[in-house]
Amino acid sequence: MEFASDLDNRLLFAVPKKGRLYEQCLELLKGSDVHFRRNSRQDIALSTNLPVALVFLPAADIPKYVAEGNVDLGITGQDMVVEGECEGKVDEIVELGFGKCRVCLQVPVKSGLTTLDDLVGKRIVTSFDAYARTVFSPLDQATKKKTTISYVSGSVEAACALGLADGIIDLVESGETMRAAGLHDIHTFFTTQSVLLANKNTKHPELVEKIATRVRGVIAAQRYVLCTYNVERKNLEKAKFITPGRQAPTVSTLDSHEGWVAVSAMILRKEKGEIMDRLTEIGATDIMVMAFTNCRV
Ligand SMILES: Nc1ncnc2c1ncn2[C@@H]1O[C@H](COP(=O)(O)OP(=O)(O)OP(=O)(O)O)[C@@H](O)[C@H]1O
Ligand SMILES: O=P(O)(O)OC[C@H]1O[C@H](OP(=O)(O)OP(=O)(O)O)[C@H](O)[C@@H]1O
Repeated sequence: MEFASDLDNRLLFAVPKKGRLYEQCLELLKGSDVHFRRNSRQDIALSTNLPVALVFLPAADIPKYVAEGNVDLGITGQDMVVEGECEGKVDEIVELGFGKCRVCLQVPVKSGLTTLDDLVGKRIVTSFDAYARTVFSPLDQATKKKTTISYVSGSVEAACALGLADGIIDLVESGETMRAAGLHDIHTFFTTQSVLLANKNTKHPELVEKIATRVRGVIAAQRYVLCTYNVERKNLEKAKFITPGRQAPTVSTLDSHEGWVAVSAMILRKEKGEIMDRLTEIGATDIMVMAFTNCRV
């Protein structure tokens, strides 16, 4: 393949080729200024501005590729790291804040089953079959029962209605899919979100750090906004208390406006309404909030 020689000396960066995480991964790469051109259906794309090649892979396979050093970096869900038995074999360097959900045991509402122990010896259907075995093996041993664990690749919630399962282990975010199937969750095993993974012995540690720093900058930029306002100097201490900034607010004098200062500080995006109300209460004026797409903090 013509790419083979082009890949030499490039950092290989795996991203999900489709599914829930795909669009947000592309946004993150864009925000991090990792530019690339991908021809349709091609699973490898060379970056046009960094010595990086993006490799589009199934989300479930990414932890194994990163652990074994086939790629240097990867983005996938923490649930995939657990299911791929790669915990401790990869470095989870940045939690990305999207793809947040829970891995849960779900049963039909009308089943009368209420605890994890109630499912021991029964039939479980799941995409997390390796993880399910680690949960039920010790319980089976202790009770001398045999829980049947069967793998399906998707639409797991249909298994109980089809008579294939007494319970399922699957992801729950809003709970809509679960409720639509007449199920409820009776046990949360763990929470998950997407994460930037790195191989422990990468040949490109500096480039890994550079990309991780850019990614952290994009995530910080999503959490924070810049708040600027004017306030009377006599109220500056109160203003600083409301907007302390990440380190300290920037305060500058206002030209030909005796007794007033201009203040700018980063504030949490989710608190902006409350903060603007409190600034108004202390007499601040010209309050503005501005989003930014990347930052170094
Ligand atoms: N409802 C959800 N809410 C939040 N994150 C989710 C949700 N469903 C899946 N994820 C996250 O996205 C990852 C990939 O899930 P997805 O269903 O896209 O799998 P896929 O097999 O790659 O794609 P597809 O289902 O299209 O075959 C999961 O491992 C999980 O981390
Ligand atoms: O709690 P909710 O917000 O309803 O989300 C949970 C659903 O999302 C995922 O499936 P997805 O839609 O990706 O399809 P799949 O079943 O084919 O994996 C997951 O497997 C659940 O079915």
